[in-house]
Amino acid sequence: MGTALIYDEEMTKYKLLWVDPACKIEVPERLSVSYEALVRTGLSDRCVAVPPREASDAEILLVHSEEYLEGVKKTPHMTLEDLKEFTLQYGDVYFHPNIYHCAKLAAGSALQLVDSVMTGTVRNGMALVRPPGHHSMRSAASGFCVFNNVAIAARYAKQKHGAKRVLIVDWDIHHGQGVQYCFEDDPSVLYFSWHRYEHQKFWPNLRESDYDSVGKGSGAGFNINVPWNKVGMENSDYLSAFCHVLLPVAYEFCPDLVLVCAGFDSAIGDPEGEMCATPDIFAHLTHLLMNLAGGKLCAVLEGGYNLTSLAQSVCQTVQTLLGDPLPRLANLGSPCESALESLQCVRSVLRRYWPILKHAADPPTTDVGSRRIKLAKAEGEKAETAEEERSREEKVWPEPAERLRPPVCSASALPDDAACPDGLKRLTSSKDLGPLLGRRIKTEVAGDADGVATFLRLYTLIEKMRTNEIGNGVALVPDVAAAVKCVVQDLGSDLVNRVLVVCVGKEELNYATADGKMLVVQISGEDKEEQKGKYYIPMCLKKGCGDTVGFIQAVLGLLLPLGYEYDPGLVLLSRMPGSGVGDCMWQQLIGLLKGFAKGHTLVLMQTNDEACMGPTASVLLGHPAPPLQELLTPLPDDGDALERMRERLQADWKMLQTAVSSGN
Ligand SMILES: CC(O)(O)NCCCCNCCCN
Ligand SMILES: [Zn+2]
Repeated sequence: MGTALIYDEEMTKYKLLWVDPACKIEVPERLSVSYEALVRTGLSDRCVAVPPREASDAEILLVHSEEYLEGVKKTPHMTLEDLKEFTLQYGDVYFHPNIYHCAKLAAGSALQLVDSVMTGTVRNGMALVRPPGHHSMRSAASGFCVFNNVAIAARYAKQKHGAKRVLIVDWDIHHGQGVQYCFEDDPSVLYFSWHRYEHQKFWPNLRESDYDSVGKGSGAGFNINVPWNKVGMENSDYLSAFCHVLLPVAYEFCPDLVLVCAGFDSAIGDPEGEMCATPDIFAHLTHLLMNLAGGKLCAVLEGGYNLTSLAQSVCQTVQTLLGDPLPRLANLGSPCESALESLQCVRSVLRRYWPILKHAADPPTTDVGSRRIKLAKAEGEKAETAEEERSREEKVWPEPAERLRPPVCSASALPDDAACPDGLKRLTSSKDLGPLLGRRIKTEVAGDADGVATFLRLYTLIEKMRTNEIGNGVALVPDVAAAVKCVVQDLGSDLVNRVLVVCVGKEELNYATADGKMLVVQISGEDKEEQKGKYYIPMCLKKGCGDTVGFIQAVLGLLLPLGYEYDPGLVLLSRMPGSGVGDCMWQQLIGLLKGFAKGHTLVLMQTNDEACMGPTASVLLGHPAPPLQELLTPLPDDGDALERMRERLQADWKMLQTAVSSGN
């Protein structure tokens, strides 16, 4: 199934007709440069072009009031003076004779996207629209927004397609207060937003944009605000918010559909956000959402005002929706203290609503609330003077790296008598081996003939991943532990400079991996507290790997952050016999691990584990992992163990932090 792309140049045909410093950044070129970048890179040709349509009155009235709609309907016939007059009643927005038409197309585009995804015509998609939507409220325009495109889409998905639970992820750098107001008492729509806040000093300067607005009534717990109280947030801050706040809750919520308020003013270079996250971060943010809701994801453009980073970020997002390998995130920093303070605050207010966060730390002792400015004297940020604007240094960042699809997406190395699942390219040792291999066989490792054959197959797979001839692969071997040992001790380290080894199930993995060439993470039911060390991390689940809640907690809260910080060149995932891990959880794990090492994942399974070959191959080939069933309440001790583990490890691994360092 493909990726839908919705765009029409009609939505570029309105602009600011008078002087208003607050609105001058919202220009038609935002849309055209985004689309042109998709055309130039060949990405638009790979998408399914879906035409926009005008949202009907009834659809607009799913969110907005009749009087508001009636008012907006009059704008096409207004004189310039009337338009100015009409605009004055709202904040930071402008009207134009053609904006009502474009606003209907923007909302209708979101609905077309929802139809395409919910009917299975496409797997996912992106709508390039303007005017944006997430600030507009039931009876008010705001922040360049006229109709709330994503809020209308969420209501529409429930009403027309019977969606039970809709997740809205708003990565725009502004708080989508319009979305929050729309769903704050609705437990069927989970709204997550991060936004520049600076203790209420940043637009829209709302008290209710802070982390303690968690929703109301039966909606309590279903509204998540992550305020950024400083500018300059980086990739590590964004990934920490996903791993330690959004994803655990999203997996527990188990949505039928994911809608993204895809604003790119959260990228480096944007005059509004003033953040430092690079455009390739959106490849990962998109990827991390694509294993939810069976991959049903609709991204709708919101903000983004630096035309260079906007275009690059749009391309990164669409390329991930298309299933291309993800870029490695170079030198990820550690989350800054301000971000950690925000994460700690929001996790502490959410833990009472979401068992998966039950063990989150108490709020920081420093009273964050006291730093919120007294609203009385705040008139929002002052209009920036021309020289102040020029003086703000021009940000530069590297062009995002190419993300080349390897000629072979997925390969298999199997014993001759094992069946090869459709779509996998079968490697046979004989014809595929390079001459250099002859010198490399170390028979004492490979042992008997069978071992030699396994050795040859694995080496071939890894070699072809290294040269990007192959994306990922799966090998069935007679003895998984021996195979892991052989790869780890003889192949992985000198072929690839960092190998992330993920072992599911119990097995003695006694490699001294002090040199950092390898990071071994083992998830099992065995308690191995004694074996400590920065590069060998045993995660013990009391109820074993069959405990999906404990497992997903370990994956999201430990494995993902570790993986991002380690940034491996290869991921080796082994499924020990008798691990007990469920198929869905196993598929989710593969789906998530594909985000590392440009997708070079090598899965090792025991020959008699053939039954798991199908589900494994499906995810390796790019199909979304099926959703985990609604998560049961995690065992209290597993959560505790996880927190204790995180405490112990975060000295070495900064991405595991979820709170300000206790010293503060
Ligand atoms: C869709 C959106 O979230 O990007 N709209 C942002 C509205 C910003 C209003 N304030 C502008 C002040 C100019 N310095
Ligand atoms: Zn924005």
